[in-house]
Parts: sequence; C-alpha cells; structure tokens
Amino acid sequence: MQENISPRPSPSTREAVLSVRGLTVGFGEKLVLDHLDLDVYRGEILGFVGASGAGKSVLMRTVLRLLPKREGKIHILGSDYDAVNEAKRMELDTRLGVLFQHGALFSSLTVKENIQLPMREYLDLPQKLMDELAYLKIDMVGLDADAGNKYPSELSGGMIKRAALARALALDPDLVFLDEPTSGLDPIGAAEFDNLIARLRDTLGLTVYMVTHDLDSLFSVCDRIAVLGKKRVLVEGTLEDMFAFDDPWVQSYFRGKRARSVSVGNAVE
Ligand SMILES: Nc1ncnc2c1ncn2[C@@H]1O[C@H](COP(=O)(O)OP(=O)(O)OP(=O)(O)O)[C@@H](O)[C@H]1O
Repeated sequence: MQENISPRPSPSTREAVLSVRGLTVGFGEKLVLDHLDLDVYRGEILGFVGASGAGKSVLMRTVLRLLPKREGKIHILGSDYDAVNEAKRMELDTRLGVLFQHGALFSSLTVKENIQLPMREYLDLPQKLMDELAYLKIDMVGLDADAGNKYPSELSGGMIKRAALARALALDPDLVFLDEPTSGLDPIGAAEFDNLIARLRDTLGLTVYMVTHDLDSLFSVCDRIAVLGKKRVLVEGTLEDMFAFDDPWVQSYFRGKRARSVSVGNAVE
C-alpha cells in the first residue's frame, strides 16, 4: 500500500539542477529530438513519460553524454557541460547517479563491490571507508547488510533495483536518473520502491528524474510530469496541467480507463 506522500509545492525560486535548451539529437536521416527544452528543479521528482519510441531513453543518454547531440545546451548545476574543462566535467559526473532499466549490475561482482565501482573510479578512499560507505548505502535503500556479499543472481528483482539504486547513490549525487525503476516489480514492490524514492528525496534532498510508464508512480510520488511527444516536451507541470492539456495522446494517457482506476485507487488509500 502507498504511504501517504503528498507532492511538494513548487517553491517560487526554483534552482534548475538540470537545464536543457534547444536539444537536437538524431540518427542518420532520423531526427528523434528537435530543439527540446526541459528544466528539472532541485528537490523534485520529475516523472518523464511519452509513447514508446518517443525518445525518452535517447534524451537521458544524451544528457549523460552516452549519445552525441547535434545542437543545444545542457547545463548541470548551472554549468554548461560543453564549456567546462575535463576536471569540472568529472566533478559534474559525480553529481549524477543513474539507475538503468534492468539494474545493470555487474554479475561477477557482489552488491558491495558494485556499489564501490563508482567510488573506485572517482574517489581515492581506503578500502575500510569504502566498505562503511557501501553498507550505509545498502541500509539507505532498505536492504539487509547480508545483501552486500551477495551476487546479483542471488537477489530478487526488487532487491536488484534497490542494489542498483544504492550504486546510483554511491557518490551522494544531487540528481539521479531512474529509467523505468518499477518495471518488472509486482504492485506492492513497485509501491515500496516509490515510497523509498520519495523518502530519499525528503531525507537527502535528492532530485529525481524518473522515466516511467507506471501510472501509480506518476499519481503518487511525482511532483511534476513532463510529456515527450513530437520530438520535444509537449507539456510539463502538475497532474492538473496534464488533465487540462489538449492533446489526444496526453488525454488518453491521463484520462484513459487505466489512469482513472489508478487515480481513484490513490485517492481512496
Ligand atoms: N543508437 C541508436 N541508433 C539509431 N536509432 C536509435 C538509437 N537509439 C535509439 N534510436 C531510435 O530513437 C527512437 C527513440 O528511442 P528511445 O529508446 O529513446 O525511445 P523511448 O521513448 O525510450 O521508448 P520506450 O518507452 O519503448 O523505452 C526510436 O525510434 C529508436 O529506434
């Protein structure tokens, strides 16, 4: 069952942790994103939705510099990614955490070793401290300490998501990207994961960019929603903004039969 988590009111002076302007990305002749603008504000959970193939993963991967862009600017924490030197880029990279869709843990490493990978890449810490930090993250995501010495193959789907989240949090990022974090989880596991994300936002002041198809997540924990369509952000705002937006896809997504049953379920809980 969902905990009673109320979305945060948007403060009047919002700091954009991620700011994208005029982003254009394509493959050969095919344009996937065309002059897209988007802001993600500190301390919010932004739910990012769009039809399958609309370009949600392409946008996330471009922001993470895993795909090249053709045009546009990406500011992370106020710094223009392309204008900073390599040392600053490395520093900015440490401020971002990522949970890829299928967890993407290394199967040959234990959970603890997976969490310590980013620490080894970016920090120079003694093993004992890295162990302490790894167990702190394991606890933070609600796993028992003995999960630390387990291999991914020994974990349930929900535990893998939590372990992958612990790795995303390894460097205490400001902003975490979650790519369909509740996909493959049963409804109870998905609700627990949503509650965990909301708790981390509240306790760590984490900013969350969550690509999701999960209407429950959108209705229960997202502060704002952005919809990708026609190669750009069609609309961004609250659920009320989605309901009021005059577009056939947005209307059927947020007012369709499935959405209605989810919104009623959340309202009565
Ligand atoms: N490396 C690539 N080379 C060529 N085309 C690509 C590449 N990556 C993505 N695309 C294309 O870009 C478009 C957007 O893909 P993307 O994976 O971002 O969609 P999505 O919105 O995340 O979809 P889904 O919800 O199904 O995961 C698709 O048409 C896809 O085929």
